[in-house]
Amino acid sequence: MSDRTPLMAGNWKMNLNHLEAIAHVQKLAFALAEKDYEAVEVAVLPPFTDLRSVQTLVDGDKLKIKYGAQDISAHDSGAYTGEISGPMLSKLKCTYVAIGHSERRQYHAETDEICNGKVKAAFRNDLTPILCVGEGLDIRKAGQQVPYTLAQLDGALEDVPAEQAETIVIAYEPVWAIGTGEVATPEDAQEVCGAIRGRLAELYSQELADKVRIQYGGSVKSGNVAAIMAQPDVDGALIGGAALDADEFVKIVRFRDQ
Ligand SMILES: O=C[C@H](O)COP(=O)(O)O
Repeated sequence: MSDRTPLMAGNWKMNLNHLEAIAHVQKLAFALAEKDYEAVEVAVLPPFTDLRSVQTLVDGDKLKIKYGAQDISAHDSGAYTGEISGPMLSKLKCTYVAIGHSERRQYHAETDEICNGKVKAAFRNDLTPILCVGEGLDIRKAGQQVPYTLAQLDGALEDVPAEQAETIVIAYEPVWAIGTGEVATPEDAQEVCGAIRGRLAELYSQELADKVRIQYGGSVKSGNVAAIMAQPDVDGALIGGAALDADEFVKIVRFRDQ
């Protein structure tokens, strides 16, 4: 068992308006107990329009739930209509920002180079990136999931120094398992998460690689989370659909009880 604290992060995607966000976080806060926060770090990634409401609630009630955004601009300010900057997110006291989620890569043509700019913007603004990587079904069928995912990792980490990289979170999300109910087996998750840790050791050092938390994402639910978390290189989960149900999310946080 590593001494990395598991990170359970709920990616709400484009769901829950700011009023629903308040109700949802209140429900989580009511259900979660001190011992949950001691065992697991709990985070939510709401849409941008919810962040101020979540911040007000978390600050006002001194909640231990962390929060962050689902994307970030590579630029800190300027004429970039529709974008949200790192300084804006850190002003809202965000801890995390997801970068390179497969839905951003697919629908917004985000390349590894764009992800690299966003990773640097996050670090420049004291935000912790949750860098998402993972292969599509065609790559998986060709047995190329490890080299494909490691190439994404290499691209997104280019010129990122060790003192920053040691705090990053990597989310391995096989695209074919996202929102499909098709969960990767624990062995599938371990294969790629282990390879990611190995690459971090090559790029930086074993000591750094041992510090980095690597999440699995893709149809995680209370019923399958324990087996995935039992893998030595899986340090948490990035949860989509199941994170929209507060009771189910709390059960996932309590994966050791499942
Ligand atoms: O960011 C979360 C992932 O895309 C997983 O989503 P899912 O749990 O709905 O499969």
